[in-house]
This record gives sequence, C-alpha cells and structure tokens, in this order.
Amino acid sequence: MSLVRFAPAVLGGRVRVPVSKSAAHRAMICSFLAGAPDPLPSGEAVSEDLAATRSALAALNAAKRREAARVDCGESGSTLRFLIPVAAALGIPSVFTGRGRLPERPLGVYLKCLPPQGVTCESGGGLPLRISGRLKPGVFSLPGNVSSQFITGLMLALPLLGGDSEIVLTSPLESAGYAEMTVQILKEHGVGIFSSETGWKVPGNQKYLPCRCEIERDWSQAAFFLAAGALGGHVELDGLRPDSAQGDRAAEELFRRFGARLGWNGGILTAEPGELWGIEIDASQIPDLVPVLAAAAALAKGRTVIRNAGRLRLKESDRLAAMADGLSAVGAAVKQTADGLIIDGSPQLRGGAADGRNDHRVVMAMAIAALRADGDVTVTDAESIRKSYPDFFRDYNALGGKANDLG
Ligand SMILES: O=C(O)C1=C[C@@H](OP(=O)(O)O)[C@@H](O)[C@H](O)C1
Ligand SMILES: C=C(OP(=O)(O)O)C(=O)O
Repeated sequence: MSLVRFAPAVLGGRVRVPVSKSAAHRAMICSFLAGAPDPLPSGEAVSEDLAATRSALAALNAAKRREAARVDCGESGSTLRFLIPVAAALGIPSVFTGRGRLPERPLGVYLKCLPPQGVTCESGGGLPLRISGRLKPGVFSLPGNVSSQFITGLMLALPLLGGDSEIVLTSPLESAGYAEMTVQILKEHGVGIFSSETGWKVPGNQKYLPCRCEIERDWSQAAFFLAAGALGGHVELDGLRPDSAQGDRAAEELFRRFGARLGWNGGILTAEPGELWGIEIDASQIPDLVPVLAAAAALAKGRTVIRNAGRLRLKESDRLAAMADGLSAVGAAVKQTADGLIIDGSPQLRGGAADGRNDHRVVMAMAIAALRADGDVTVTDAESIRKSYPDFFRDYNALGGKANDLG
C-alpha cells in the first residue's frame, strides 16, 4: 500500500501516452490465434494487465500439450472475460483465477450462456472458475449493459467454431466503442463479423491471419493529460489517432465542452486552459473517463452532472464512491447518485489525504485534482497505476508535476 504525495503544479510539455490497453489485449489474442508473435512494441513498459494477458496466453499454449490450463488473470477483467470463451472454443479445460476485486466482478453472463453451448462451468459464483468441454456454435443471448467485455470475448471465440453463430443483445449496448474496436481489430486479422438488427452475425470456420498493424495509443490515458492542460499548462499529446475506434476519443470533445482549448497540429493534440464550466455528461459509452472527468469537474465553475455510470461500481473499485470520497477528502463538493455524480466545482481545492482504493484510474485522477490544491494531496495505493500505466508518475513529473512516490 504505497503512498504518493502530490504538490500543486502547472503541467506543460509533450507526452507520448502508452499503447491502448484495450487495443493491445485484442491484438495479443488475435496474434496468438493466428500463430503470430506477441505484437506489443519492444521498448514499451508492459502494464500488469497486458502482462496478465501475455502469461494467460502462454498458459493456454502450454495446455495444448498438457492437461488443464491454469490461467491467472491478475486483476484484469479484460483478460478474464476475453479468454474464457476463447479457451472454450479451443476446447482447453482451464481454471481461471484472479485477485484484487476481480473475483467479485460479474461473470454471471457467461455462467448463463456458455453451459447450453457445451461448456461446463464450475465456480462458487466468482473465481476460481473451472471450465471444460468445447464451445458449440449457436445463438448467444446476453445483456448489453453489464459489460461489453462479454461481447468482445464471444466475438473473439465464435469465429473459431465449426458453424455460424449469432450474438443477440437483450438490452441496449453500453461501452459500444469497445465492441466496435473488437470488430475493427478482428477485421485487421482477416476475421469478419457483421452487425445485425439485434446484435452481430458471426460466421464460423474462420482463420485468424497475422497482421503487422501498429497498436494505437491510449485515449483513456491521454485524457489525464488533456485534463492537466485544461487546468493550467500547454500540454501536447503525441501519437493519438483522431479517427480512433476507441470510445474514449470522446475526451477531446468533452474537455472542449468544459471550456478547454484543444487543437490538432499535425499529429499532435494540444490542450490549453480556458474558463472551465460544469457540463452534463452521459457516461454510458465512456466509463473509463469518469474518474478524470470528475477531477476536472471539481475545478470547473458551476455544476457537473454525470449520469448512466452505474457500471463504475463494478470496476477495480466502486469508482463512484472512490471519486466522491477522494475528491471530498481534498475539499471538493461531490455527491453520489445511484448511477452517477453531482459535482459543484470551485477554483481551487484544499488538499488532504485520499484513498486510492487500489484503483489505477482513481490514483491518476487524484493526481490531476492535486494540480490545483492549496496544500499537498496524498493518495494511498500508488502502485496500482502499474495496472495500466506503469510510467504515469514519470510522465507526470517530466511535464513539471510534483509526484513524490513515498513507497
Ligand atoms: O473492452 C475493453 O477493452 C474494456 C471495456 C470497458 O469495460 P465495460 O464494457 O465492462 O464497461 C472498460 O471499462 C474497460 O476498461 C476496457
Ligand atoms: C476496468 C478496467 O479494466 P479491466 O476491466 O480490464 O480490469 C480499466 O482499465 O479501467
């Protein structure tokens, strides 16, 4: 439980954020299924979640020659939910484990839709989960508002089956950008999935092909530095795709709506301060942006209302509670609703001690709120940033931030 102390600062300069965690998980799994090498660029710091996918794929590979696979997913929801149907499609009996909050995060969707299609699932409700049997093609009906990761998992697995399948949504799709990204990355690997009126049609008997595509940079991580630019300096972000399939590219538009000045210059996105005013935010498609949007809102004049974010309670922490408590602890006026936050902003926070709740996005969001506090902000669980952005404090300090990791 390491502690980090942030002193107020104005960030300025250029940063190249990591590769998109979401795109990288997908590219690693598609490459594995194509028999191609790991596609992560060399020289890139590997986050704990991507390391979990890498070792989980190695465990599946080894199990092709042995008995059951032991697939440790660490704290990564994506690794777990993407690889359960993939292992089942390959007919590899597997035991999935995880730690932190992962054993409590929802899996019921699979426990309901996989057994009728030939997969035996044994668990006490959470993890460990033991699966056996080979997945059969067919119709997979599932809700669209628990986690899009179940849909991505099926999209990755169903093309491998010996017949055609269909994914049917029984409620409106949230986090839709993540499903779109899956379709795009599958296409780059020679696999076709087609949208239908109720979901997607997935032809079987498809072959994954190697792809020498570059994995794009992460809009969700870029959002922390867009917020930093909006709050004070001149921040430049290098390497982002303006035409990205990542739903979190919406960060650009959202910070403009707050009043920040953003613009593209060649391939560089710049963020500069403006007079920030509270806004209304529908978070149903952009769950991972909520912590940093809440931090910016605490420093924008007037009221920000964040709605349709109930799913944030099921992430690495209850992120609505974590941000309400963390921002309140440093002097902000934040109230939770059942599915969101109401934030009355002020020009400056007080400073104080916040609980990082072992949640990388909470710790990074508090680092942004701390930029405009009168006193220092300390945050617990600093090491949780390794889940998605191991070099976050290095990049933050390189821009003039004052993060002091107290160990
Ligand atoms: O597919 C993905 O890469 C992700 C989907 C989202 O989850 P939900 O669909 O559960 O909201 C997001 O929160 C997560 O960080 C990454
Ligand atoms: C929720 C996240 O990831 P995952 O669901 O893969 O654990 C995240 O990165 O914020």
